[in-house]
Amino acid sequence: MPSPGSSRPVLTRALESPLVTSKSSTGIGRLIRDARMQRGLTHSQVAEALALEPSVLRDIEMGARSVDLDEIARIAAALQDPSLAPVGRTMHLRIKGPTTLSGSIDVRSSKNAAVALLCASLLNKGRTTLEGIARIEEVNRILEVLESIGVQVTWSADKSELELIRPETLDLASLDVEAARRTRSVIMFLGPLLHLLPEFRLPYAGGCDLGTRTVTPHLQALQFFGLNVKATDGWYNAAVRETDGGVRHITLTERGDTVTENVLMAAALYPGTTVIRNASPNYMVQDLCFFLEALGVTLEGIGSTTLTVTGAEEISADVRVAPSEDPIEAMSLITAAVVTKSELTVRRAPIEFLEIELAILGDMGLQYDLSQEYPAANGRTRLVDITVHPSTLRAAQDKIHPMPFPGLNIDNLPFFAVIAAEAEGRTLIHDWVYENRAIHLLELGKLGARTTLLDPHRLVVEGPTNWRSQEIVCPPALRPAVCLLLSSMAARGVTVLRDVYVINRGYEDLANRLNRLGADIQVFYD
Ligand SMILES: CC(=O)N[C@H]1[C@@H](OP(=O)(O)OP(=O)(O)OC[C@H]2O[C@@H](n3ccc(=O)[nH]c3=O)[C@H](O)[C@@H]2O)O[C@H](CO)[C@@H](O)[C@@H]1O
Ligand SMILES: C=C(OP(=O)(O)O)C(=O)O
Repeated sequence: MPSPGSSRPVLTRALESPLVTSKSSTGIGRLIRDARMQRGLTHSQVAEALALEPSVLRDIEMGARSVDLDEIARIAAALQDPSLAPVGRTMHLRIKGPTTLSGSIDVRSSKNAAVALLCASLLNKGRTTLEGIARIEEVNRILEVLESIGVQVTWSADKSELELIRPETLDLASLDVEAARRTRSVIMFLGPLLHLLPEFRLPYAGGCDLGTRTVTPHLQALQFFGLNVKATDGWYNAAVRETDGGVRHITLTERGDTVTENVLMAAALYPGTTVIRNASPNYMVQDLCFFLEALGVTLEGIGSTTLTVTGAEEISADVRVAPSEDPIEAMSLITAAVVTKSELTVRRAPIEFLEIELAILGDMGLQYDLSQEYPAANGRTRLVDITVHPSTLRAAQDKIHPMPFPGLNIDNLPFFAVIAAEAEGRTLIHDWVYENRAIHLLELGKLGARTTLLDPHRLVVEGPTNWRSQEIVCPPALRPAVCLLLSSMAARGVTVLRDVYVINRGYEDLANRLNRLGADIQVFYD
């Protein structure tokens, strides 16, 4: 796997030479100060972690003292901020267990809505402001791609807002191919670009290594908008022909999230009506619908499997939207509480997208309370605080399997392997969707879980588990990697989890946030 810092922004560029100039020292110092302040840490707290005098850290922040690459790596580790890490260094975690967590934690906004909104910002000639976007590697990669084609990208000083302004003409020839290949989301450029360019090419989509992931439904559906794609040598070569107006009826061959988003984006700049059947009503699709509404697109059926879209010839609006909280992060944090047998409140959980998960957990014996519902910043998504109590769990009676929304979310399925490992008895987990994700979960065996793979899609987990520490390299799949991190908090001893780029792809500052709840996780680079 490539190193996490391969497309590292400002600091890396400033540090191309270990002989840091006084000018770049000032820039580096400012980045360190910003990262420290964003984490709410004092000079003394960070200096203590680095075994430095606070005055030395102050000098570094003011640019009065230069730092070399090793020192930068230590500071990045102390601040647990991967964006500070020098290029070529790989981030790892050292987790000391067993841990009991306590307190409460807010769920951050979702990776999957963030990437959809970033791609959709290409539709808008005006200024798009996104509030509360998670600072994760997947977002960084899409931003690198957008910047490379000419989009003006500006974070506010505290990183709570992100502003995007598209140029009149996009420079696809300069597209950052390396960044694009590291995400699945770049496929969602097809929908907006087909209105902006008569011909273009995009590199094959990446993302988690979960076995073959089809893009055929995207290509079939976008043909209705005149898009014709030939895939050769790692590239989608797209040509767009004129199409007749009128009402378009598109039935998706799969109820996929990103395919629904692609068709929505294509329909948004089509000045007629498009009816999408078998659309995904999942959380990221709903966030995209709210964004399109803010852009002036008319939508009916949000949250259902039939979406009717009336698009516009041109979109030019100054808009400000906030994507909602991530149900998958909420499920990850519930799992953290379960595996460490802790009492924990997971605040700002989008309940509509967790109901089945909670019903299954309730059947397994999990004790939890829900607060009153309250609205997310978008005014639409319903949030609750979930307090999880230490509970004695039993295996689920029936197999646990995902379904397109409204079913158990496929990205939440891996967490049930960890929870099943805590429960008394045998649980069958059936991942019919992905070819490889269940295989990656076998890594839990290294931490002591008793897992048996019946075939690539069916995993039996037998609990309860006496978790033990281990040195493990992250599998190339986000959720299984996070499952290892969460389980290692319950393991006696020190677990080393190597190369956690894949976790940083979807979770902001996870180690630090778990530490605030009582975990003992250190970041280090080599
Ligand atoms: C950026 C983003 O938003 N990524 C999410 C999105 O990926 P994405 O939308 O790319 O998901 P895929 O298109 O890969 O679909 C997932 C898998 O489900 C299969 N499938 C899907 C629907 C269906 O009705 N029948 C069917 O067989 C597909 O063939 C594929 O193998 O949705 C996935 C499934 O929720 C999530 O894991 C990803 O986190
Ligand atoms: C599979 C996932 O993401 P992606 O579609 O970005 O690979 C995920 O979020 O678990």
